[in-house]
Amino acid sequence: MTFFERLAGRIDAVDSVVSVGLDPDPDRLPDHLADRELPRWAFNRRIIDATHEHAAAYKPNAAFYEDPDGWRALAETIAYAHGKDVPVLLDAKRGDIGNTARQYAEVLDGDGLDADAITVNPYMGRDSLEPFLAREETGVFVLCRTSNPGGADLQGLELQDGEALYERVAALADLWNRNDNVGLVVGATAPEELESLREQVPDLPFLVPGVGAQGGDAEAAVEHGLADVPGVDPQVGLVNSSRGIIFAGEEAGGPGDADPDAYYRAAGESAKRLKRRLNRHRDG
Ligand SMILES: O=c1ccn([C@@H]2O[C@H](COP(=O)(O)O)[C@@H](O)[C@H]2O)c(=O)[nH]1
Repeated sequence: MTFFERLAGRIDAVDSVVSVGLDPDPDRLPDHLADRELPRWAFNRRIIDATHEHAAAYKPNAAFYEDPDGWRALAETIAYAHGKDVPVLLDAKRGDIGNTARQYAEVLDGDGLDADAITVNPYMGRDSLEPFLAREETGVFVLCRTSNPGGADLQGLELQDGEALYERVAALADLWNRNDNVGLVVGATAPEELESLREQVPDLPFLVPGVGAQGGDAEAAVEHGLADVPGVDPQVGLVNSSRGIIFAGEEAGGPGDADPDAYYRAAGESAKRLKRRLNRHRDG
């Protein structure tokens, strides 16, 4: 079964296209976790308990786990998410020469990690992505038009034929999709590009980050982020929010130490609110 078939099943089961970003910034973790052996894992576990009913996927960003304890926290997190039937997309933005890329691809099932999908950087070209593309059951989301303020610096450059670089990336990603496992990363902060890319590559699901803390356009994210993948129902795609969900408890009354239950409940409520907001545009 392809990743997108599995994702469609999950979207259908929870009626949600919300990707909950698990970016457990150590500076923002509640103090009551400080004495835990793996505070990031303890935090993620509570967040997963609070949000899984609304999560189509979890998206841990590798940057928050790149140390020995972090790797263990990530492995526990992925296994726990799977225990709740939620697929995991590792946001690692990989891409390197073939020999190194093969090693990076091992991370998807080596060292106790078992991610279902990964983000990759196309800058080094097809061979740098081949070890990921070849994995028929793994979703591969290619960075196309990113959500950061500098996203257009390179990605918006016009090529000789007038095509923008991000459009060329989308065209290449479409060619690379021989295993029906390729999607694009397109930021919610670039709604016009979201719309035009959806027209250009109607079959490719998008991972759309940038709603919530980055202030992107949630409606455009869901209107254009979802794809009609042939043979797959319902439409597939993911709209991600990380800080806006996992740290929602900070707004609900402080760092979470006075009332940890209320703190994590706020994350669940935030995920549910985003799901409902997005669903208004999915259904309409
Ligand atoms: O274009 C991109 C690609 C990846 N990201 C990642 O998504 C989350 C967004 O976090 P928020 O807290 O919801 O802003 C984070 O892991 C980014 O590295 C992105 O934002 N934009």
